[in-house]
Amino acid sequence: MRQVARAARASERALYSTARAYEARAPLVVAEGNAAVAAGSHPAVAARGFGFAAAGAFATAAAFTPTAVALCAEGEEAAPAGAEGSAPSSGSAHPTVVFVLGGPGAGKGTQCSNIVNDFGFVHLSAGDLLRAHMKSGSEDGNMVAEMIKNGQIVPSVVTVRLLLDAMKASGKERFLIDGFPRNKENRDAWEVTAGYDCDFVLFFDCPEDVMERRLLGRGETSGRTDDNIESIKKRFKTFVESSMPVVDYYAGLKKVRSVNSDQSPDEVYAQTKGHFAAFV
Ligand SMILES: Nc1ncnc2c1ncn2[C@@H]1O[C@H](COP(=O)(O)OP(=O)(O)O)[C@@H](O)[C@H]1O
Ligand SMILES: Nc1ccn([C@H]2C[C@H](O)[C@@H](COP(=O)(O)OP(=O)(O)O)O2)c(=O)n1
Repeated sequence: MRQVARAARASERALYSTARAYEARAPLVVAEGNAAVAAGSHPAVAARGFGFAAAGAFATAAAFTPTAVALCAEGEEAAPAGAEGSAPSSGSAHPTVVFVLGGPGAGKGTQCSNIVNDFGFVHLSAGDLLRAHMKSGSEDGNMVAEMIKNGQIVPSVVTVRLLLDAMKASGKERFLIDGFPRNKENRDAWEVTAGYDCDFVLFFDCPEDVMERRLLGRGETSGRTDDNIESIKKRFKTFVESSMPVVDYYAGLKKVRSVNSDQSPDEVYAQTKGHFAAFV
């Protein structure tokens, strides 16, 4: 019970600090963020502005409070400094996080499956989580569906919470976070909310014509609303304009491990696994 109470207090502090951070950073994030959000091109986002994000964080924090308060009433001592944050139950300060980036169809998901099998990572695809969220009947499901079809990047407050919740639910300590961060707003929100950065970025480099061919092939069976030529063109544009700057940022920090994914899946994996030698 002591551990549960301590975890509850840590989570509560993390949620409140997230909400405070969003509140403090809202003007900055709106100014710098996703063009779709900043320009207010989606009515649901435009109507609520970034208040939508801050309100979401506060609502989650408020929802958590009764449990945390009840547990705190049991007279537990304060959790140690630095215990807050969203790390699952691990002995270390935070879990191992590898951001997996690359254009649409570069082969991120395909290679993540291999890494999961060989190196004991948990694969969390931001796109898969968003697709599940949009089908779950959630209040913002229609907004997410429309943005995905248009090749736009969903507001970070939605994506980061889905990722952190999935990490926590897994109870594991090594994560491949696939398709995230897709823009500066994603990256900023991760740092503010999770409180730590990735260990490194695994980047799959692939020419656009190859990716297009793969996506059209995938579209024959995927049932995805965005595996059609119109959405694919929009996704490529978003990738070049919003996602590549994130890769460049991490390259500046010497955190990018790059793989040429214009080869057969086996050849790509032969290169990929070299980047995980430390995790055997
Ligand atoms: N190296 C490869 N060569 C040929 N086809 C590939 C390769 N890697 C993946 N694919 C296929 O291309 C499509 C996109 O791959 P996927 O892993 O879903 O990409 P991403 O997650 O980057 O969008 C899928 O149909 C997949 O089977
Ligand atoms: N961080 C993310 C990741 C994906 N999305 C949305 C927008 C993307 O075009 C879709 C699909 O992403 P996903 O990673 O599943 O697919 P591709 O890499 O484009 O094949 O999801 C997002 O809004 N934010």
